[in-house]
Amino acid sequence: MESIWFIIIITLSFCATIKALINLLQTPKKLPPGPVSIPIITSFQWLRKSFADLEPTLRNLKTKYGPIVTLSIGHRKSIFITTSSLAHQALIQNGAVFADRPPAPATSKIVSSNQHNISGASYGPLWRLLRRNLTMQILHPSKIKSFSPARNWVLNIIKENIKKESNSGQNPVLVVDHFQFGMFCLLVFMCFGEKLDEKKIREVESVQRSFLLGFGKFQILNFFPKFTKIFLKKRWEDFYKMRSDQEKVLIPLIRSRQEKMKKTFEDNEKSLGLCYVDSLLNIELPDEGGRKLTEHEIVSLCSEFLNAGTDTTSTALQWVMANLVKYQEIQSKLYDEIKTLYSGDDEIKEEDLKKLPYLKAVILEGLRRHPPGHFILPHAVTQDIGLDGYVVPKEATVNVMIAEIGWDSKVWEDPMMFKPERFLSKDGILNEELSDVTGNKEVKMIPFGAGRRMCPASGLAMLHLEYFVANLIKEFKWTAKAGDDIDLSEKQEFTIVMKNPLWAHVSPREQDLRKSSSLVVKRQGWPFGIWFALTAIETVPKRLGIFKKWTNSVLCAGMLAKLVASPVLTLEYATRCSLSIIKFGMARTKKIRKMVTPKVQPNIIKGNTWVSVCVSRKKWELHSAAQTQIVISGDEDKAMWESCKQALSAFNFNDEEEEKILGKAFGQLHSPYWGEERTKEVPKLETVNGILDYLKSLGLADEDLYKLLKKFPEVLGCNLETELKNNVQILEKVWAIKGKTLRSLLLRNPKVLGYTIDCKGDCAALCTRCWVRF
Ligand code: HEM
Repeated sequence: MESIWFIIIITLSFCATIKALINLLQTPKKLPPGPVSIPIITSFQWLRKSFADLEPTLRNLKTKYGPIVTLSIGHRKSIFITTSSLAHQALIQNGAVFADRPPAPATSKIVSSNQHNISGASYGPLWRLLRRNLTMQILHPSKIKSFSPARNWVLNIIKENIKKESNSGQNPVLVVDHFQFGMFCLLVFMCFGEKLDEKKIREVESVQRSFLLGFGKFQILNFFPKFTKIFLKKRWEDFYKMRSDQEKVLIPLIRSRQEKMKKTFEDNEKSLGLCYVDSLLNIELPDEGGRKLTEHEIVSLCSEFLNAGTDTTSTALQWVMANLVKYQEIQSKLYDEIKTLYSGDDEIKEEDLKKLPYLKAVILEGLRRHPPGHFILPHAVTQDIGLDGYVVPKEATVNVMIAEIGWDSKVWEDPMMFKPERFLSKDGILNEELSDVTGNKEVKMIPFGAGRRMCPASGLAMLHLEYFVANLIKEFKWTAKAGDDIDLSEKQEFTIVMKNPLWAHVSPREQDLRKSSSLVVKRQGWPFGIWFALTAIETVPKRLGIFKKWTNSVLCAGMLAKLVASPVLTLEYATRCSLSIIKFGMARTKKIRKMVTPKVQPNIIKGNTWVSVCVSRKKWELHSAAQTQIVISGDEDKAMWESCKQALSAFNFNDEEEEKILGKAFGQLHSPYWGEERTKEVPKLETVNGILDYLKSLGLADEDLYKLLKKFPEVLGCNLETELKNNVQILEKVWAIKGKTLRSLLLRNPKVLGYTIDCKGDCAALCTRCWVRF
């Protein structure tokens, strides 16, 4: 057996040497420098190493050869970019050229259904379609918000499981298991739309994790697969079994969802909330005759979604918590910040996270110091291109060293220290420049990659990290096991994980909070007691939504009573405060009176004024007349407005719907689509008709237009030439979406007509309607 291997390797080495010599004579390309390699043998040696093993070698090679290095790994040249400025030149300045992926090796081809997933697809129409589907259907801010109850559900699961295992802080907890399971609960829900029971989730976790952990073991199969299929038959069988186990678990979930959708549609029931599988079932592939995705392809895409979203986040969570356990002063500082938001609610709400700059700094520092991936996924270039005086050839693989960039001592002071303060100014404000992880303007740290292939879910991942860390620190005090110094050594699995996973004592803080309140009462005596009681009397009915009509009087009475009870009261202070409170009360009452008696004008759509009373003054002003009522003055304008409504009546809208569509399209009514940018306008009939005619020319019937305008009324306010026609042209020419496929895309996602769809990703996310930022 050994002699057969010897003959094979010698023969292959001989052929490869001849080929390399011919290549050398034919192509005078100046590749980035690197160590001399012996064909086959060096490739084979590198191939057996994981990227984590390569990292120290690459650091040495960087000192010897400079910031860009070539290695011969497998059949292809692998070029490694090690500095932030070269990463910026490649991924941002030459983003389109560097956005391709290399051909998938044999095992990845099977796992990705022949590169029919987002991370594996070549830079082209299929990638765009799949990536856009994920970003629009799941990662759009409005969709992310709709999963907020699921995040709360998962938070409670993690908290309960930790409490159970720790026995109120008595026993140490193996933290990462809980994070992993929690992230699986969440991502499985987002993927299949169901809160599965623990057994089922564990099953999904098990097949997915054996995939992640086993993947390295199967790398060797990609080295001349025709030979490994003969000589490493058993390993190939294990690999196929792993894939079929995965399909056995995931396909029933996909089918069950499909059934449910069908039943909901047939029974005309309220639609189920959208999940990733629903969006995949709707996809049609224009380049492949408009066919739907196969079940195998859907498995690959779901698997990518689950793996990308669980392991990365739970790894990052573990690193952050390990540092908070190791550096107790940072944990205390973070807890002090979180306490400022404590209102007795069960959780720190997602919308409050932005009020916690130190939390954000802790998460960013975690991602800089311990990025879950030390390399971006392998890229390829679409054509030979120069970089730093060398040629990056089309047939090479390009890798960027994420960790090396985040640890660059020229950019970061004491780069190996965990110092969240580096992201904050002296007065505690987040430094915008340092905390920009997109790398668009300048690359400083890129835990999510950069440019066109940058992780599309960076926003979701940051939300998950901030939400879970904030709530877990609010709920528990985290300390090390006795005698444990928290070892921050690394180990490569799918991501770079803690070599010695974190064990921590996790004790509930509830008592702390209660203790600290009772302490104040004890120390300050009865006045504070009354103060607390009055606060409760004031807030509880408000929270429960009762006595709404009396909110104003209760509020003022409460404020006055609290003032009297205050132990730090002086006569002068009391007089001044009482006068302000009475003035405030009168102002509020006046304001309310004004609000409940709206001025009735022609064309006014009456808002729910009483609801407005109950929101804060600031909110009321924001959504005041300009946003909730249409005011058209002047006879000419009124006539024009009516004629535009007339144009819409052909599609069977009622009067109110017509008002709403025009109002939203032309800035008369508030629409999140425009943000703050749309100025009010009275449309011209020719403009409205021009757009309607154009939409009809795209093959949309009247019923289609009815649906489209309901979904995206703002289309009438877009510019026909620069937005609508331009976008349709891009869809047709660049992405080959035309005819029937274009029609179904427009019905499914009409906003495509208004988005900046050819944004090069270099707008630094300033454009409010650009989907590159999602
Ligand atoms: C802390 C969490 C995460 C980190 C650190 C992370 C990091 C990354 C990195 C470094 C890349 C490669 C970029 C490149 O090749 O240039 C990537 C790609 C990707 N990530 Fe994430 N990711 C995270 C969470 C997620 C989540 C939650 C999802 C989905 C739900 C996701 C989906 C993807 C996808 C689909 C790609 C491939 C993009 C493409 O090729 O166009 N990631 N991620």
